[in-house]
Amino acid sequence: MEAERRRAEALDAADPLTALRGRFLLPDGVVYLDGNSLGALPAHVPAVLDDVVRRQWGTDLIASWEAGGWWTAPERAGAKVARLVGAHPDEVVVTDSTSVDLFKVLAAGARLRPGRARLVVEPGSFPTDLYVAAAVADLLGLQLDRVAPADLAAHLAAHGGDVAVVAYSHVDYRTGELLDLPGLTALAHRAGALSCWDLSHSAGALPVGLAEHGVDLAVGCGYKYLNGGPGAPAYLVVARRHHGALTNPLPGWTGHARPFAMEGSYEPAAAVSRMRSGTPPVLSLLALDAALDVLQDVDLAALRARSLSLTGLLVELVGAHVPSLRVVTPRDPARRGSQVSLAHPQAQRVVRDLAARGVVGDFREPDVVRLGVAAPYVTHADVVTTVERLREVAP
Ligand SMILES: Cc1ncc(COP(=O)(O)O)c(C=O)c1O
Ligand SMILES: Nc1c(O)cccc1C(=O)C[C@H](N)C(=O)O
Repeated sequence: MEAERRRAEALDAADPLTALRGRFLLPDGVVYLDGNSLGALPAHVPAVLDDVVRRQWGTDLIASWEAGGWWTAPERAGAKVARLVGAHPDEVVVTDSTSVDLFKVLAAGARLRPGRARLVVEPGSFPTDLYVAAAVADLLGLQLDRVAPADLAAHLAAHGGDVAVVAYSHVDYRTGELLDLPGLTALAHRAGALSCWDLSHSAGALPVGLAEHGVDLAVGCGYKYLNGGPGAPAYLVVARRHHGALTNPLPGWTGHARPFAMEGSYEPAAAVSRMRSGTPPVLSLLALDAALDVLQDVDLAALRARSLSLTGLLVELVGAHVPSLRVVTPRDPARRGSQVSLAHPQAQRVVRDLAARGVVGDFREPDVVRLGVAAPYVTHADVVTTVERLREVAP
């Protein structure tokens, strides 16, 4: 595949974003295509964490809650996430896990639509989203409707007046399909429902435009395309217009208007800070806060263009050179996130053999070879290497 490699190298040389790879630490000889599960380590984060542990914790001790900016880190990191998802800085807080955040925003969202008794979710969602939505429905006495996006218009035409929240994932974790966030949000709004999006597989990979599209609620992982590290806290987003009436279903002292007054009754903090509950995992939170700096000066439209160029090349070369693999991810760039999913009857073995040759992807049930393409650190040359290895392991 010499001609393909020359073409890939030319594409990398012409793209200024190829230099972003230098902001990450990756082992030599490894093509890392699993950033949609665990993002790579930004090169500056070890030194930041070392300072947090040795100086801030070890020397400054408790004073670091104020002097080290620990107390306000959920909002500070939230404002950085806000830039990536197109929200206002006071609409995002980094807290808890994606599962817990989804619970919080779904319950809070349903309460913003009293009298409506249905919650809509996507049947193919990541399992935690389905479990959480079912639990919220159960607790609040709502009916859970599993409705594919293609059927949403018909569902809302029949039941829209009774739907409180429509909760979908922006990019499908298994297929890599990108849903029409503006269109589906508008449909929900036309029925008077709130829209809620799980951005785990889109934030940090492509522009989301939450405020532009009027999205009400969102959540997402900190450890995928945001590169916050294993177990990094997640974030939740609530549009400003809902802050006044917003109630946290897990109110805790860190979301109180005056936490250190230690009052016996609860009064929520301003804006989205009221969605905080207990003490955050400070080490993980500060790792994520630092990691977010990697993408703060990056033009998201350019990042998206690079991502589509990479995934487009991968789809094209697999189609041309590896006939045993069926491309599951939509070929239409407008419907593609930042991963390429390939079906193969021995997908699990293919993923194992790929890893043994230095190309790290992952397997998803039942038959999917999932290749995450994080545009900041994956190159076009990596794509060619991947296809060469795929030819070896899936002839
Ligand atoms: C769409 C989606 N939502 C949520 C999660 C995970 O949530 P949590 O961070 O609570 O484990 C994942 C991946 O693990 C995911 O892909
Ligand atoms: N969160 C994960 C974990 O704690 C262990 C292993 C994998 C994960 C993942 O993130 C899985 C991921 N959400 C997925 O899309 O499959």
